[in-house]
Amino acid sequence: MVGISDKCTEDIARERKKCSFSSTELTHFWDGGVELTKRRKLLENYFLSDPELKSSVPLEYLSHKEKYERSIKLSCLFFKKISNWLEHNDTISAMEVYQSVLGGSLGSAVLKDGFPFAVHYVMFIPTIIGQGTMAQQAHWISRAWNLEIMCTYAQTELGHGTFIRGLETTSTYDPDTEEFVLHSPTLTSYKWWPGGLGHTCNYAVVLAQLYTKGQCHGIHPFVVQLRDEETWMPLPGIKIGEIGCKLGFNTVNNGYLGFDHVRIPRDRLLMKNNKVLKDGTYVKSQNDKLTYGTMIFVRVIVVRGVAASNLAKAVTIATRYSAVRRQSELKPGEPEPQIMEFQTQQYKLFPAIATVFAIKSSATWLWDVYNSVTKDLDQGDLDKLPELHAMACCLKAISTSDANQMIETCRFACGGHGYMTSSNFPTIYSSLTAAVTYEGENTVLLLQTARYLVKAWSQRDVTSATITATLKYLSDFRPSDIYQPWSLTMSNLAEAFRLVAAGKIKYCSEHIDYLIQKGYTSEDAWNATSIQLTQIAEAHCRAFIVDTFVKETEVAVVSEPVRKVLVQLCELYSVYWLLKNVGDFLVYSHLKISDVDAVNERLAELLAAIRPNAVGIVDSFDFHDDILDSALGAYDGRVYERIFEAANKSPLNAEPVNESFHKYLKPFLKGQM
Ligand SMILES: CCCCCCCCCCCCCCCCCC(=O)SCCNC(=O)CCNC(=O)[C@H](O)C(C)(C)COP(=O)(O)OP(=O)(O)OC[C@H]1O[C@@H](n2cnc3c(N)ncnc32)[C@H](O)[C@@H]1OP(=O)(O)O
Ligand SMILES: Cc1cc2nc3c(=O)[nH]c(=O)nc-3n(C[C@H](O)[C@H](O)[C@H](O)COP(=O)(O)OP(=O)(O)OC[C@H]3O[C@@H](n4cnc5c(N)ncnc54)[C@H](O)[C@@H]3O)c2cc1C
Repeated sequence: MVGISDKCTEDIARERKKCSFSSTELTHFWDGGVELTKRRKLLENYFLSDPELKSSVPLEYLSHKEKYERSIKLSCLFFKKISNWLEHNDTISAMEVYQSVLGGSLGSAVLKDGFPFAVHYVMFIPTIIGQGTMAQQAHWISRAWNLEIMCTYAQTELGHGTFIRGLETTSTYDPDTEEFVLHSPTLTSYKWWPGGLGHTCNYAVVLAQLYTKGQCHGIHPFVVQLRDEETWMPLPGIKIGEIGCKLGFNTVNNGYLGFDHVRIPRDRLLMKNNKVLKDGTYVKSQNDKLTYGTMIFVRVIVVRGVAASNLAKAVTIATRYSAVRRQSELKPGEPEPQIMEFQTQQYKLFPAIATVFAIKSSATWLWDVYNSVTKDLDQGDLDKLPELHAMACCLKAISTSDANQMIETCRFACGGHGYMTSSNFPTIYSSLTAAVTYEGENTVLLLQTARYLVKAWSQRDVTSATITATLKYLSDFRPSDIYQPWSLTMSNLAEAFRLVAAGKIKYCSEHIDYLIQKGYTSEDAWNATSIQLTQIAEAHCRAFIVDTFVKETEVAVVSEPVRKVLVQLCELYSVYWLLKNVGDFLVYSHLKISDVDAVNERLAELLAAIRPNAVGIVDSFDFHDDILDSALGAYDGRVYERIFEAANKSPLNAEPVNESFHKYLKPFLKGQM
């Protein structure tokens, strides 16, 4: 074994030497500034140096019950430590700390399969902020923030997750006692999925159909106590449990919940937007979609906190591994090359690196818009809500579906070793792929964006004076633009993405009109066009991502070598997605068949240009080894030793002969069974 480690560490060290830019500078850009990098590292040191938060037996070797019990122990230690930090340090805001521990991957170093407390912070508290009156906020936020109670967000039911207007749980107002009566009338009305609901939480925001004076007013949020605060026993009428093993998130304690005529006081209805008065009179808010606010918040944070962050981890592992793994021959008789020398390998890795940066720049835009629209909503101004909803839907869908596919590609890029749990790909993949479904299934979200786009298309002339920035290209669109000459510049590429989006939106809208003229109902025409509708949402989103990435590379305050890397990644992102959808570009943009060869050549040039910097770029994500938790991706490149060490943690290797030999195998082989 002597020498393997040296060879690998030399390979990876050589990669770092040939880097043409400062990786540290790119880290500062990635974090949002030198100060933010310092703060992130401070938090990492604080948490990751604590031996209490480390586990000797890998999670995968525990039983389901042991996993849960360990997750509660570690969550308590971890969140206690967070509270201690917040008590003694005021340089880093609580929001930043929680973002870092829940979204910035730090938490995954402590509990890689997810926290049963996450929904308490990510959904319960934001729902109280968004839907509660001042008095309700004062009461519930202080109890939840001080961890006097542990809470979740119970919306999805066994029968319905997507179509939330179809939820069956009822909450019927009784004016005589000034209480709501919560009830689950069917098996399909049982709440199903909420994180931490199984055994961890004693309160939940429950979404239920509100009935008062004999009339249903649609779904509304109620704060409901589920368990006794001392004994933790379920309260009368509450049927509660855990939903069992899943592809991942097995430490999150997702649960089920049913109600048998459970009574709660009137003030448990969150009444910032809609109200029920003592006598049962219903007072409606300006917009009934304000109840959906928490979902927008989570979609916004998933883009960077889940999609970019998990893809960055996967591509760091695969790129570092590709720098130390040697296999096959490029030229007969020459030493085996690093697998990163193969162009096909570069094609697996570098578009994923580019996608991480692309998602990050759009996520920053989305977060800023979310904050600004939230302020407007507080002033009663709802004008920008539809744009925020449409962009949050398509960015959540595209970022998670790209990350989903690219994480798998990164795993494939590591060959057989990528299939080992010790590579950490199984956990990264299972954490990310859940996000394709939760917080709005991706197809459904794309159709929400499509609905907004088709509407915008029909209004583009009327509203061109006031049209929002993300839709301006629709009012600027001239079909004759597809006859412009083609050139391989960034501004031309961005224009091509806009032309494709506008051309496809026009086609879809006209197709729906055509079907309606043929006698289809508008709903049937919509369904018969829905494959293309999801594609227009994707095209709109890609055009937006390219535009945002281009702008970011122009305004970023960075040195020229770093800018050059960003520009290359931005161009690679654009060229990659153009070639993936080349048919659309030939039909809807000014790209001609005779231009395609040049685009393919540009792709090859970009892969070759990025190659010497690849390790340097993934180093800039600056993942602590404990966060990456991968035998293939650690900073020092000691891949083979780590794979070996991880294999020896298998409990099966603790004894030379397993007892099953004596019990079964031996009698079987001796014909005694
Ligand atoms: C503390 C910080 C820490 C940070 C750390 C970051 C780390 C992250 C860690 C992440 C851990 C995450 C754990 C999360 C676990 C998942 C939780 C869940 O899944 S929970 C469960 C999640 N479940 C889901 O996501 C369910 C998905 N389903 C849905 O959202 C809805 O059923 C629907 C939207 C599909 C349809 O609704 P429906 O009522 O049938 O509506 P129609 O179609 O008829 O459209 C009517 C009009 O409404 C409009 N509009 C619609 N929505 C909105 C909105 N939000 N707003 C505004 N408007 C909206 C629409 O545009 C249209 O307008 P117009 O054209 O008429 O003008
Ligand atoms: C790990 C995880 C954690 C979760 N945590 C929570 C939580 O904390 N709280 C909570 O309340 N929920 C939670 N959920 C539930 C989650 O939000 C739902 O699973 C999700 O919204 C999808 O709904 P569904 O399961 O009903 O899928 P379905 O809607 O049944 O989707 C099945 C298929 O039908 C298609 N489909 C459905 N409707 C349409 C349509 N209108 N047009 C076209 N196609 C359609 C979908 O595209 C999909 O292909 C969680 C889920 C997961 C996986």
